[in-house]
Amino acid sequence: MDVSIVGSGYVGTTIAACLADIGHDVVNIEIDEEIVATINAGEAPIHEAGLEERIAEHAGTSLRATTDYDEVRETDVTFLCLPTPQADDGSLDLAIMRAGAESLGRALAEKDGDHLVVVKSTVLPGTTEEVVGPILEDESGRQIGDGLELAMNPEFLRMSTAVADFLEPDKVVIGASSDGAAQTLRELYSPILEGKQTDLVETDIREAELIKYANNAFLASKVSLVNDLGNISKEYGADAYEVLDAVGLDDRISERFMRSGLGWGGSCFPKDVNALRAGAREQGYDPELLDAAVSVNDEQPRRLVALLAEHVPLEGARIAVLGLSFKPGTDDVRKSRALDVIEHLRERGADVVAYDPVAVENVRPDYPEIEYADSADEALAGADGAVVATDWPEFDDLAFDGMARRVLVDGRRIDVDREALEIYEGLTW
Ligand SMILES: NC(=O)C1=CN([C@@H]2O[C@H](COP(=O)(O)OP(=O)(O)OC[C@H]3O[C@@H](n4cnc5c(N)ncnc54)[C@H](O)[C@@H]3O)[C@@H](O)[C@H]2O)C=CC1
Ligand SMILES: O=C(O)[C@H]1O[C@H](OP(=O)(O)OP(=O)(O)OC[C@H]2O[C@@H](n3ccc(=O)[nH]c3=O)[C@H](O)[C@@H]2O)[C@H](O)[C@@H](O)[C@@H]1O
Repeated sequence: MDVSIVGSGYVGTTIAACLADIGHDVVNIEIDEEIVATINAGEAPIHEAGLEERIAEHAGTSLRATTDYDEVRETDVTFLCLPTPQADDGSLDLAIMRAGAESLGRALAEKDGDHLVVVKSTVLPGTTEEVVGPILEDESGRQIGDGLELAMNPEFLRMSTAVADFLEPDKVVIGASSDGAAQTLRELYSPILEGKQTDLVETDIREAELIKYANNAFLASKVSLVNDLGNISKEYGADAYEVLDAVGLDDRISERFMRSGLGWGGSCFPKDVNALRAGAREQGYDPELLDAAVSVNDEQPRRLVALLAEHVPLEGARIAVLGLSFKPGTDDVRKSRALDVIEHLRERGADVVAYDPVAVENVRPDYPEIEYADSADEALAGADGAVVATDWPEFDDLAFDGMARRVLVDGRRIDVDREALEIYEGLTW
């Protein structure tokens, strides 16, 4: 099938390379010329396991990139993989989606033959049919159901395992405006669906949109509940990991997403939970549980720093922050809990020295005043205390000999040699 993908960030690039890999002809439409050039040179604009080799294999044959929206006319289906960021008030900002839909609609005005537009971005219920659809109709001069079809196909991939998640998903969700649109997507995904443990969910567009938010809201709230229970465990002097590992053996609960600690960050959970809260309020419903999930999450970095302060007077102290990315395996620092930890440490007068194996350069511009180390050993040298903010595997081998005081407060339950420390405190154990 000939496929165009508008937006070539984490989602657009990953799915373009993977769709080329399963036999489709794919073109990425992207406004950033550097990303376009990178893909056309056979290289990956983002770091994801398995991506570079797929782009290298297909670039120039079944995968290419361009800034020219007119190329969508050579394709049967277009995926919109544009950002849907959070506005200042927490609500969903659709400005980029609107702009992309306008450009796409204008290009489609000149197309011969039918076209299917699929919203892949995370959008609140109603957005596909009430915002994207009408823009496409206005700009293309076509009507949905007459030369133009609409679908919503949310994406569940995780950063750092994006390729594997896309090619072997738990589920594919298709919300479509017609049977024909659903059939096109079933065909497109058939190599992924056939003979695998993947559930296909076919539903209406509104449900497809909400499934994505419900999924992320559930996972984020699960981690917040785990953290609430973790904080209670700590108060009782119990080890939350022993408690929750046992709880996870109940298959109604599951052992996944049970790691308590510093909480959730990243480019999606925070903005998606906030968009759903704002959307619910607009509909007249008070989402109290989601509000609580956010406040538990907001408190964890402050709790970590308070725990450290029980052992180290922070004013003027040199404190090593180990890990800056929002989770291991990525250099993404958007809404990383590590940044909140740095803020709290600085508020209390500590001198921060930070280390991360890959994410330092993404933090430095916003925090030019803190010190950065080239290794964990260098960060720990002379430190009066340290905190673990991201569970990078290399932190399991930390050595503490160079520290002025061997005090470590662990926000991520790394597998560290606790005997080598004067004081080891876990946030929830
Ligand atoms: N990053 C992730 O792990 C996941 C993201 N999502 C959702 O997918 C959507 C996209 O997210 P990401 O890929 O992370 O965003 P991103 O920010 O990494 O990439 C978006 C790309 O769109 C480009 N762009 C912006 N305006 C454009 C326009 N008018 N025309 C063409 N290209 C344009 C940008 O230059 C950028 O390269 C969001 O709704 C997000 O919530 C869903 C599942 C996973
Ligand atoms: O909508 C999205 O963009 C994506 O958001 C998350 O994926 P991602 O943000 O890449 O990362 P996760 O692995 O889910 O981790 C999110 C945060 O939760 C934290 N977390 C996760 C699991 C856990 O047990 N404990 C915990 O604190 C992580 O440290 C991280 O800060 C979802 O897992 C994906 O399914 C979804 O597609």
